[in-house]
Amino acid sequence: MSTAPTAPLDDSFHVFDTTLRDGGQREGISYSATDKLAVARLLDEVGVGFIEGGWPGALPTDTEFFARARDELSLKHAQLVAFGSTRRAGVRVQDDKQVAALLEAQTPVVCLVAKSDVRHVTDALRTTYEENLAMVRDTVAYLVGEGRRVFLDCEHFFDGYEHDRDYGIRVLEAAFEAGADVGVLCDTNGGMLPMGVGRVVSEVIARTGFRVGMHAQDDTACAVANTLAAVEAGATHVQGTANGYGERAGNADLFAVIGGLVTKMNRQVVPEECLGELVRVSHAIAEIANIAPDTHQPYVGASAFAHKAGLHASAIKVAPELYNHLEPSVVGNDMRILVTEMAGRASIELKARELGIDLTDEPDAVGRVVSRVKELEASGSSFEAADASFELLVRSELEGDAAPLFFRLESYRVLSEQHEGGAVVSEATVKVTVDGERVICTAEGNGPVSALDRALRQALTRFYPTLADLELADYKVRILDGRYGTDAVTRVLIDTTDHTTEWTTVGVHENVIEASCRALIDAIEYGVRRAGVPALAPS
Ligand SMILES: CC(=O)SCCNC(=O)CCNC(=O)[C@H](O)C(C)(C)COP(=O)(O)OP(=O)(O)OC[C@H]1O[C@@H](n2cnc3c(N)ncnc32)[C@H](O)[C@@H]1OP(=O)(O)O
Ligand SMILES: CC(=O)C(=O)O
Repeated sequence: MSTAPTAPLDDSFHVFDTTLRDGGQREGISYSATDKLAVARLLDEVGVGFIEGGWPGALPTDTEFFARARDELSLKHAQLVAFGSTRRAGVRVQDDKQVAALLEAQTPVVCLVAKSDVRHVTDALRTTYEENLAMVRDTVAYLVGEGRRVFLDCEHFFDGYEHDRDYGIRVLEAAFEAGADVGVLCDTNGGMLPMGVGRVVSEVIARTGFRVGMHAQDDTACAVANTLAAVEAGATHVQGTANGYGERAGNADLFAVIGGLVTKMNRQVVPEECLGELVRVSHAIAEIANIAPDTHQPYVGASAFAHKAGLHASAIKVAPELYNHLEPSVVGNDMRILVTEMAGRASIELKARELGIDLTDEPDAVGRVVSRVKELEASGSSFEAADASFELLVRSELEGDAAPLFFRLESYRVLSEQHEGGAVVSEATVKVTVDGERVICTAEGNGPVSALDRALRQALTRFYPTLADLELADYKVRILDGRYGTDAVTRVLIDTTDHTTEWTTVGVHENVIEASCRALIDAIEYGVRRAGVPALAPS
């Protein structure tokens, strides 16, 4: 299992983030300047060295971002970078409005995109090889003369290299002669595989001795691997984006790149204290981008260290590193054990421990819980996301005949009625016995489940005042058609909150209301137990 090394950080290796430029090219993302400022602050917290903020002069939002950044952004680790292209063909660099906008952004660093594939020079730019080289040379020299540090993104470098390798090298030479610091080899179409990237990067460094960077698009799902292969071959500057956002299939996921570099390749490319921020920052940026976090994302996803198979759990019980490639807390993540029909004894013990219950000396109870979980899952239940129902099951097996009964539900009735004008109101009546008393309550709700929830809590709150604080937070229904015998089975998951924490319970039945009622009863019992309130025997 890898851990973080402690080598010092310096300019010899660059982590260059392009979430706000290439990441913004992802379909569906549309940042405001305020969003961009918030994302930049978050990226600084993971310790990247450079944050490419966008293309000033081309996008009004980006122009606003750079203007506001001067007053509103105070970065601890990163330098801000303005992105733009080399001067237009046939235009003097001093007269090029886009180049002027790069200077107006007032960033210490500028990243220029340049053509490095001859086919793009002739077919896309519609100019000559020499004019393209002059565009690179002039623009780099001009910006360097104005006090900027310049990196050059060589667009389509790898495709161009296969076609005419000398021309790509000439583009790099033009840039370095004019004062560029890094030549970034771009796999713009994302078609490369790691073996090819390693070979080209090694050759370019051997031929030129220049400082080389890597920018990988993810069209072959190899962007992270391509980036790491480039580093292995000698690249000392890597580009990527938060969560891999980017044009088409995306960019190299910078969090996986950082994770790989630090924990697998022993390169301390971000300050040591920042590595543990990866999960928090990844999720916060997803929130701003308005994209649901990918739970299976390597390193930072909620499932990245979640274990379902019983065999895995049995080895993890002995030593977590046997089934984890990394200690999860290094990147700010947690290991989780999932309890499902794939669980064995070790899964149950580990999950119970996660919930604060020590089953070490309870082998019989563990065996009973394993059997009950398998039996209930086989008939449609799912404990994977319903920790509270699982905890109740474990406690009831431990307590056996001494298990407390908080109330008895004698019966319930639920009605839904359409009123004149179209409003639909649901009403539930419950009959419960608690503390020797029979209580009948009726409540209304905007649906049958909320009416039932209200009626139950109304009936019980006098006896268990803590229930007044509970609220139904979410409700999910799934029909498990035909898998469990002849009838369809309904599985209901209910999230309940007491406004400090949230728990999930599950109920299964052919009838959706009964399935909901079972999940509600678990939710109430869990809430009462959680508050440490003793049971008042029904009668
Ligand atoms: C690989 C990448 O992802 S690089 C980043 C790409 N990002 C973007 O394109 C987003 C922002 N882009 C824009 O807002 C617009 O495209 C602008 C403002 C840059 C240009 O807009 P327009 O002037 O209307 O031109 P248009 O987008 O149609 O075409 C691009 C022009 O830039 C030229 N160009 C392309 N690459 C370069 C380059 N490296 N150096 C100089 N000129 C270039 C093209 O030849 C074309 O010129 P033309 O107008 O004479 O045909
Ligand atoms: C520069 C860039 O985004 C690319 O070549 O893909």
